[in-house]
Amino acid sequence: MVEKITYIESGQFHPYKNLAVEEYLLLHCEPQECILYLWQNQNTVVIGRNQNAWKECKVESLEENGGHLARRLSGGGAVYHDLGNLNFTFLVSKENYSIDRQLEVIVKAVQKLGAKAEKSGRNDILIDGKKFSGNAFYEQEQHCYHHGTLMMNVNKEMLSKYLTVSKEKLQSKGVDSVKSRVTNLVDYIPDLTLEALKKALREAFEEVYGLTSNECKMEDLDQKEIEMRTKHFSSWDWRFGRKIDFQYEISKRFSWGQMNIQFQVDKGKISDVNVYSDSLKPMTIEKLPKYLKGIRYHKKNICSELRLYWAEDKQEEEMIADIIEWIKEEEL
Ligand SMILES: Nc1ncnc2c1ncn2[C@@H]1O[C@H](COP(=O)(O)OC(=O)CCCC[C@@H]2CCSS2)[C@@H](O)[C@H]1O
Repeated sequence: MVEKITYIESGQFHPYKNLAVEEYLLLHCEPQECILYLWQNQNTVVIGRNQNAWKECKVESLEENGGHLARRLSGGGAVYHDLGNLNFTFLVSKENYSIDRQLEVIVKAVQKLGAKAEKSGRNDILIDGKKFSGNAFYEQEQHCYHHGTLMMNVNKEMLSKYLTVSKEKLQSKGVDSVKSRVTNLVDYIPDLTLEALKKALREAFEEVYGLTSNECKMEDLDQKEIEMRTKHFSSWDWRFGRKIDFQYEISKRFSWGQMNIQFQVDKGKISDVNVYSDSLKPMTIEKLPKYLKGIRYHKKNICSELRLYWAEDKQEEEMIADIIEWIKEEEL
């Protein structure tokens, strides 16, 4: 049970230091504690643990304009941050980790400000069917975090300037997909301020957990350790040189297109999946990782998981059947 809740804000906008503080809090969080950490990065693209920086982001253009490319510990896609974006992180032990409860805090905070947010099936939180918050998750032994963005008033021109749209997304949503998928909270709450959003989050945090929060200050943390972790997050090796070692890769050409799947396997389970295809039904392909993440890396398991795939039409059904037949033949 959560017995203690802690609130902490970062007062600076440096992505590497903010990520270092996040990792520090992850490792120093007490077993019965839940920490809510709020932070902002200036002009930064944050990529997922297993992404290729150059593939996801126009790094040169970003850096020419004084921006930063950062890599986080959690998986998932690339997002853009400026001071119109507020990040939240819930840090908690595995025992007390509840994505639903954590999301409830966000939904409640937005509700207090006068808008109606809803969780999506994926890792997004939506208003009016549009995403204003992207979420990602990380676990290290008994320590977990769930973090996400909150777009208050992000510069969407910059967002679409620096993020590269994948071929799959481009085909499904058109050229402007990066921009048109997202929305800012100010469009629904015109007088919204950063302070009001932080206040609503802290209040909702206390209400959902039924406890009063203690505030922790950045100065209370061990500066030496944070400095050491900051160095790591800002290093070239971590940001660009990280070997994205997907251990297993299979590919095949079907009548409906080329397909390539990469599996990352940890302790026998699929911890990450990348799927690429030039098929004209990219949504079918994009949904696959959701089915495969977390299951045992075994042909039988993969096939039975894929048989659960909820096909929306005949064509999708046939594609999935083709993929299952293919996996059956592969040497996995
Ligand atoms: N700031 C921000 N917030 C929400 N959505 C964004 C943002 N920037 C870009 N996008 C949109 O999300 C997709 C990528 O979605 P995708 O679902 O691929 O990835 C994510 O959402 C990852 C969220 C990571 C959150 C972390 C929290 C603290 S550090 S970063 C991109 O192409 C844009 O269309």
